[in-house]
Amino acid sequence: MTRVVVVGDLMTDAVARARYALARASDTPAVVTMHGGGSGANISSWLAVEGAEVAFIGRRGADITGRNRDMELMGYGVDARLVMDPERPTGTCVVLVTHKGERTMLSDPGANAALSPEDLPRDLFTSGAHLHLSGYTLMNEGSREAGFAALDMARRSGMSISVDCASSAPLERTGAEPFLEWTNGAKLLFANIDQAKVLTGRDDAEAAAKVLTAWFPQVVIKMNKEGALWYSNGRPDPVRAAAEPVEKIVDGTGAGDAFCAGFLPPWLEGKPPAESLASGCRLAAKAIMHLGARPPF
Ligand SMILES: Nc1ncnc2c1ncn2[C@@H]1O[C@H](COP(=O)(O)OP(=O)(O)OP(=O)(O)O)[C@@H](O)[C@H]1O
Ligand SMILES: O=C(O)C(=O)C[C@H](O)[C@H](O)CO
Repeated sequence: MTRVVVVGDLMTDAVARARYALARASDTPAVVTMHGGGSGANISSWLAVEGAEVAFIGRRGADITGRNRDMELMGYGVDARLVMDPERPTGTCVVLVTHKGERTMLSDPGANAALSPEDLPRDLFTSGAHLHLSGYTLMNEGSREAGFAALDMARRSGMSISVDCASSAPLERTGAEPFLEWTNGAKLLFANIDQAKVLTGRDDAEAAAKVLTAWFPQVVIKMNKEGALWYSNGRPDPVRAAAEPVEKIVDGTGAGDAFCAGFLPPWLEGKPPAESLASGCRLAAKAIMHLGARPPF
């Protein structure tokens, strides 16, 4: 089994569910719950519960929430390599979920913004392992050098590399060109429709995927309730998978992270893309059906 090394963000998500539209929400009691979050840590947790061998490299505050997040990752079976930051708190994300399931996220990166090249344990970057880099690390100026170092060490060790765009707003600020240059050498890109549009200017997922294969040999576009598609350079058509039917959407937070974690293990085993896509959609549906971005314990 290929060991997956994830470099990315670790957060505590404060998920606040309002029973009414946000304009009225302050007048009524909301349901507020705390969960493990952060795209990189979420992917690692879903991978571990799927039975993959996974190490997560990230940075946390020297605080109680950071300690809880660390223990939680270990509970999932993740080899958590967290560096403690004496000056910054553990990252926190306030997730507001309206009565219609729409989300607004306010995030304080905290210690994530200071992830540095020295935080990367060299022993994890070995030939035969796979690096999954959360775009979050590249998008944040403070942690960018750590992202570059991870990519560099992985390339030099001959590891395969996948990159997730993470979020469209910071990607827009960074600009498509730098992002595409930095991630040169990655074999697989994950983007949602908004991120694919930022990178290519195309609204259509298939058209965007075709443009993106000029940079990445393989591209996966996550298309929300439309499922996902995979495209590889030189193929006439993309492979598509429908989303799994979900009876009741409880909280969409982390659906994209769960999708990546479902996709990667069969992909690393060289299974056909249709199988990897179906596995991604299966885990994403599981994530949507409960509160929080991590697998239920
Ligand atoms: N309403 C839905 N019903 C069933 N599956 C869904 C639904 N919404 C999303 N999914 C699943 O979740 C996957 C990822 O969702 P999406 O395309 O929104 O990615 P994302 O924007 O990265 O996710 P996130 O909400 O975590 O940021 C989709 O490919 C699909 O399989
Ligand atoms: O739902 C999303 O868009 C996420 O990516 C989830 C976040 O990564 C995370 O849990 C927020 O801290």
